Order: sequence, then C-alpha cells, then structure tokens
Amino acid sequence: MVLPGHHVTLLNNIGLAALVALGLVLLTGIGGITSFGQAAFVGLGAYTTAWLGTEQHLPAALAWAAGSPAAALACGLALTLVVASVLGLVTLRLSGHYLPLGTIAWGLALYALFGTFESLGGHTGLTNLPPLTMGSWVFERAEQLYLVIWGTVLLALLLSRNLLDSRSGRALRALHGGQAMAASMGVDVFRTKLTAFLLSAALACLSGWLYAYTQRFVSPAPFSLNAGIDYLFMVLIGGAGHLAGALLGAGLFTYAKDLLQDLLPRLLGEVGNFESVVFGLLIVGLMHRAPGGVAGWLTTTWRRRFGASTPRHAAIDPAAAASLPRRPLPARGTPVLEVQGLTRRFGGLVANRDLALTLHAGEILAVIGPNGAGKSTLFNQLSGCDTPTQGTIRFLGRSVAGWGPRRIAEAGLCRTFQHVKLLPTMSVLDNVAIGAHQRGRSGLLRSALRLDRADEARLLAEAQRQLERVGLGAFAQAEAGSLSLGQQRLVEIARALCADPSVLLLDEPAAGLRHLEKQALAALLRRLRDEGTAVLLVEHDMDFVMNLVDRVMVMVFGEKIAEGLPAEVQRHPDVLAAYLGTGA
Ligand SMILES: Nc1ncnc2c1ncn2[C@@H]1O[C@H](COP(=O)(O)OP(=O)(O)OP(=O)(O)O)[C@@H](O)[C@H]1O
Repeated sequence: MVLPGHHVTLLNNIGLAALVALGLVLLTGIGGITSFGQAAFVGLGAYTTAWLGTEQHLPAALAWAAGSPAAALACGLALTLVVASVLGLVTLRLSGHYLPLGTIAWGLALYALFGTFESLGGHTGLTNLPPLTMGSWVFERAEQLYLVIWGTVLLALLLSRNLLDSRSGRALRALHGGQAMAASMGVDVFRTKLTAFLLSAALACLSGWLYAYTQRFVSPAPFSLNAGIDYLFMVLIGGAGHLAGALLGAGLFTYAKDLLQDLLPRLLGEVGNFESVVFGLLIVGLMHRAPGGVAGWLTTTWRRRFGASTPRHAAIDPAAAASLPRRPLPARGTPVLEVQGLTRRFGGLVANRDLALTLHAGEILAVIGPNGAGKSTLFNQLSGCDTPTQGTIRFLGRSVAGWGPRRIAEAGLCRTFQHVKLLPTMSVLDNVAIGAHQRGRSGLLRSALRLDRADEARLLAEAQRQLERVGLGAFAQAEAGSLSLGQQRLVEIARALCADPSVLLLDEPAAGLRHLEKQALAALLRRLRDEGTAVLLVEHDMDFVMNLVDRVMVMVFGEKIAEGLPAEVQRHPDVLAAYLGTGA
C-alpha cells in the first residue's frame, strides 16, 4: 500500500532468504553445525514445485499432486526430508572441518543434479509455473505474495522461538557446550543434530516452494554453492546466535547486494560482480569488530547502556509446580559402582593401570593424586565419555563398560567437569534445566506449539530447587558466564543433581570456591550422602577432602597406591613419599 513495487519485490526476497537464514541460525548459530549446502534444499523445494506445476505427463502415482500448491509443498518437504535424512546420517557423524566440507560436497552434487535432468529443463530450467492459489485466492502479484511470504516468516520465527524456549531447545543449545557435556546430561546428541538439520532443510524447502511461485520459473543458478555461502554470510552478518539475526542478516545482505549491484558498476564505469569483493571485505571487518553479528552487537550495546535485559523467565517458585518423580535410591551400604582391572592406554602411555574400586550408596569417596595421575581418565571411563582398554565397570550390578554417556546418565550416574562446561550466554536456570532433560517428555512439536508448558514448568521448578540447594537460587536469571568460576562449579553440581542421580561424580568441585562456599558445598555433599547418594570426587584441596569424605583412594602414574580412611591414607608411607613428596 505504501511502498513502490521494486521495494515490495526486495522485501519478498528478504523474506525468502530469512526463512533459509532462520534454519541456519538454528543449525549453525545455536547447534554449532556449519552447513554450506542449504541452497540445495531451497532448490529441492523449488524444483519439486515447478515440476509438479508444469509437467504434462506426471507419473500416475503423482497425478493427485498436479497443479496443487499444497501437494507440491507436501511432496517438496517429503523429498527434502528424505534427502536430508540420508545426507545427515552420512555427514553429521563427521566432526571438525570434515563436516562443513561434507556439506560442500552434497551442495555441489545436488546443484549438478538440477542442471543434469532433462525433465527439469537442464540449465534453462522450468518456466510458466501457474500462480500460487489457496482455495479461490490467487497470489500472483508481488504485493499479494508479500503477505504469504511474511506470514510464513513470522510463523516460522514464532515456532522457532517457542522451540528454543523448551526442553528440545535446551538440548539443541547444549550441543554448543560440547558433545560430551550434552550426552552426559542425557541428550541424544546425534538425534538432536539430525533434528536441527532436518528443521533447517525443511525451512529452506519452504523458501524454495515460495520462491518458485514468486519467480514462476526455476533454473539451477540460485541453488548453487555460492548461494549456500551467501546464506551463511547473512547469518554471520545478522548474528548466528540470535533468531533476529536471520531477519537482520537477510535484510542487510539482500538490500546491500541490490544497492551495490546498482551502484558499483556506475561508480566504476564497468560491469562485474564488484559487490562480492565489497562483501568479502565487509565480512572480514565485521568478524573483527562484531563477531556476534549485528544482533550480537545490538544486544551488547543495549546492555552496556541500559543494563541487563529483562529475565527470560518470571521468578520461579519451585513449590508452584508439581515435583518430578524421583528414582528410588539403593539402600545405604549397597555397592553401586564396582570397578575391576580397569586399564586405559593412550598409545604407549598407560593412564590407568589395573584399577579397582568400590563405591557404596551413602558414601563419599575421594580420588586424589598429583597432576597427570589419571583421575580424569578414570572419571571419563566411569561416565561413559571414554571406553576402557580393559577391565569391568559395574553400575548397580550391570556391566556398563562401553555404554555411552547418555545411557549411563539415564541409569543414574551424573557428573561435573574439571573444565566447567556451561553455556555462558544462557541463563543459569536454563543451564541447570539441561540436567533434567531425561526427566521431561515434551518433544519438538509439542514445544513449537507451546503444548509443553506443564512439563516445562516442572523442569524449571526442579532446576530452581537444585539451584537453591547449592545456594545460588538468587542467580537463576543471571547469564551463566557472568558468575565467578566457583559459582559456575556449583551451577554444574546443580545441573548434575537435576538428573536425580544415585551416583554423583564431581571433578574438582571445590576449585575456585571461597572458604564459605566450600563449607556450604561440604554441607550439601554430607546431606546428599545422608540421603543415600553415592559421591565420587576428584579434588586437590586436601583440607576439604580430609574433613569431608569417608574414604580416600590415592593414584600416582595411573596406579592406585593407597586406599582407606582419610587419617590412614594421610599416614601411608607411599602416599607421603609419592604424593606429598616426603619420605616416611
Ligand atoms: N585423550 C588422551 N590422549 C592421550 N593422552 C591422554 C589423553 N587423556 C589423558 N591423557 C594422558 O593421561 C595421563 C593422565 O591424565 P589425566 O587427565 O587423567 O590426569 P589427572 O590426574 O586428571 O590430572 P589433573 O589433576 O592435572 O587433571 C596424562 O599423562 C595425560 O597426558
């Protein structure tokens, strides 16, 4: 009603790009999986739509879909999800830079396919697509399509926002904290990665469906690897960690490209892709000045000027929501963790040699030893983050050696990490709620449609309860990264407690804590012991250990050299010689 036609077309292009960028924010910014191949999924949506809309001799099995935009969308989504599932199953198992390289490979392959098939019009493409219709409505002109495109963008944004503010969203964010952490909190890492991948592919396909009706013809060029890189640029410019970054990035990139394509040839007096050069320089500059993109920069600037933003959750009253069911703890004194002959070799280095230990319900056992003694290696094997070379680990009577961290967490063994693994920009409450992942039920769809509120209230109430237990209830709404290191360690303990463990593995829980905080932590661990939880901890603070624990195991060079009551161990000649560096 108010803008000239060219601007409406531009806004439509921005909306189409924003849908793809939104998928990339979920996949790359939130989930940490870089994909260069999203344009290929846009192509799948666009080509399916164009083919079903123009092909005169459709196979009998697809006759029902001829000329129907809804059927074209359903077929496009089905095809995209099948292709993305296959690609995801192959590429998402790759790690490091192999994963983005994998996405380049299939991005190139799909692009080549579009130009190869004769029935898809080769490099000329498919033309004369009928307009988009919905019942008796026809969306033909840019102003009409504008409503459909931006209605879809806003709906996708709303559903994505709901999703991130849920159990499934926390699982997705947890991927950024490291896969070992996510899996140790009970998150199915591969499934979560695949879900994010499928979601982003579906959003790209949706954009392709709308693109086909906007252009009324399709050819391979807009779905090339270059386009895939452009989408990534948009997300980097807008801010990969923010949903609004998709809108900002798509808007700034598309508008600037339009402007520069017009302006630069006139300024330079020559025709060429000069805008690509300018974009390259702009991106490098932006990455230096504002690595969080425009949305990140705006958030930081806002905070600097006006203080912290409004908390994402209203203050949570743990008593207001029903408690989550708790697992029955084994009777005090029952052996819960039994380790025999545990050996872990890294090439020629034996980090753990023939270790044996038994941990009982309602007991605190400390593993101490100088740096490099093999304590973390032991923890990693017990929690499923690493696999023993030899030996047995029995948890509650079942052999768990070789189980993954998720399965072990599900069985009731939860851990914290020597190097704190929290999501610094996420609230303390949300970080802690990741620990309760397996105690929630709501999946993706329920979360996106906001049908998960009762489940979510129970999870957040549990997170608040555990935070209060470690003395950090007042910090629930703070960003985890704003807390001191000692407090962050306590947040990790609260997160582990959220999983309702029967065995708690704490890797250096007192490191960085002040005296009063250590006393409070010791009191908490005594309470847990009295309730029947078994606690195994690695700690260097000898005062803390000796005044708290029931038994101590001492390791040196991967081997156990002593085990017993704290007073006995302190007098043990081998410990004095090897660990404390003094002779007996
Ligand atoms: N993934 C790995 N690959 C090769 N060597 C490893 C690996 N992990 C640990 N090690 C080696 O195993 C030995 C034991 O390391 P570990 O981290 O378990 O010791 P630690 O007792 O926890 O030490 P600290 O108190 O410093 O954390 C060290 O020599 C270490 O370099």
